[in-house]
Amino acid sequence: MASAKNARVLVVDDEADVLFALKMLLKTEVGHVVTEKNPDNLPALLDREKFDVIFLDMNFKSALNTGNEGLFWLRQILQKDKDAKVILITAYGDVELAVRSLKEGAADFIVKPWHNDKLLETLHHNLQARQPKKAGAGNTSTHKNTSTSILGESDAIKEVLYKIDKIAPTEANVLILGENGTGKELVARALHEKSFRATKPFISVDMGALTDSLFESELFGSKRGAFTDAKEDRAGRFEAANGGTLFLDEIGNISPAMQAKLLTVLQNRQVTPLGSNTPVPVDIRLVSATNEPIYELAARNQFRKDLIYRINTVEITLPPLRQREGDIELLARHFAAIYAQKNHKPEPDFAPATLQKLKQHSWPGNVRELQHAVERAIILAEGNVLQPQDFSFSPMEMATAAPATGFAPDKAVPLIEMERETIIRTLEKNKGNISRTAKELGLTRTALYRRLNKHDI
Ligand SMILES: Nc1ncnc2c1ncn2[C@@H]1O[C@H](COP(=O)(O)OP(=O)(O)OP(=O)(O)O)[C@@H](O)[C@H]1O
Repeated sequence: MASAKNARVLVVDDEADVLFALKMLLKTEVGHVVTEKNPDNLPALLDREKFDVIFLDMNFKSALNTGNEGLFWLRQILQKDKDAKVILITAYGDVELAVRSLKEGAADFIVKPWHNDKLLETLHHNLQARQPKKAGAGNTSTHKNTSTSILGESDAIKEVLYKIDKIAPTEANVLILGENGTGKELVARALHEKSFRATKPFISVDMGALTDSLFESELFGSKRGAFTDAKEDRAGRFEAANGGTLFLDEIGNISPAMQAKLLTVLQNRQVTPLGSNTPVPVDIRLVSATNEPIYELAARNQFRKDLIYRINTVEITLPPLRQREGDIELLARHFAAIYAQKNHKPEPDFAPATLQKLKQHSWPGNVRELQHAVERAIILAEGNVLQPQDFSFSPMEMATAAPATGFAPDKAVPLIEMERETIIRTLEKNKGNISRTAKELGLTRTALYRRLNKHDI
């Protein structure tokens, strides 16, 4: 595997803001990040340097913003290095372009605006994938990598790993249940990578972010002229996933109208793009996930029971981290090793009182929250043994921890802390449910995700 520390990553985008944001983000993960604003400089750059992963914008602001320029540069890159891992950055709604690019050899794509966590997962996934292909190794090694990346010694996690091994090589539709940050996407990817569809696309859709008006065109595609902005035919996510796995995240959040449309497609195994009369057959393995209490919703007639039966041939439930006390230390040490290496620090130890504190915390953001808490502690800690005050979960603790970390408070800090604390409390109250938390805070889900990223929650 190209280890992240030694990895070389290139980002090509003509928007300075995007380049800056990606550079800041990627630098926390990989040793060498190069940014390039002008794609015309690519050939010379690629002659000089080799990159493990290349992030390439598909929508350069040329006279014709069709994405063709992105495809052109993708081909140029692959001509120079046929094994290059090119991850495309596409605008929301450009799924057809993304599919064309996958067919032309792109490794993956991310959609703007991206979630930092998801982008980094895509990066690591592609760094891992680079080596086995080159060495001509079969899928087995990829499988091993994935299952070992789901850590845990609790009975609950052992049961999950056992189920993944059993279910992955089947065609069963899988419903993954669990709170925010419990590892649902990780499990979905593991199911795909251990399946016979592993070499085909894994397409993930955040259903919670789809409005009723976008739903059909995004999932089923659209024909030219189907609506005002439909200037060309576009494939939807179902077609993009053809032959592979379609991961419908946050499925509990879709409206009754969307549920009915989804059910029809799953029954008929064909999609009819918006503005077309001709159905297109699709061959997908469906994996869905939700942090909603979907059976309660069904009992209240807010979620169709017949749709549940379609998607839940097998269920995997991920328990919240607070119920897996035995996994907390293991995960904390795992993340500590990763972030210490990334920040060029020796691997730290945990004071017994710190482990006690971590085990007592309720972890409303689950494994993702633990991951971020450990990262923050490593960056701020002074010694090589992580102390309880390196982990701050409440404003009072923040205030006492601040001087110890050498952090000089300024006027803006209390407000920021208050925002962070309010989000955490509302998340706790709503048991990690993003939609309900966003609603209570008067934010859209996307705005809440942005704040979760901003505050490392
Ligand atoms: N058992 C585990 N071992 C190692 N890492 C884990 C484990 N579970 C979760 N993680 C890590 O925690 C983070 C959150 O996981 P993931 O995105 O899969 O959660 P999720 O349940 O899909 O979250 P959401 O509901 O917010 O979409 C990721 O960085 C993932 O790699």
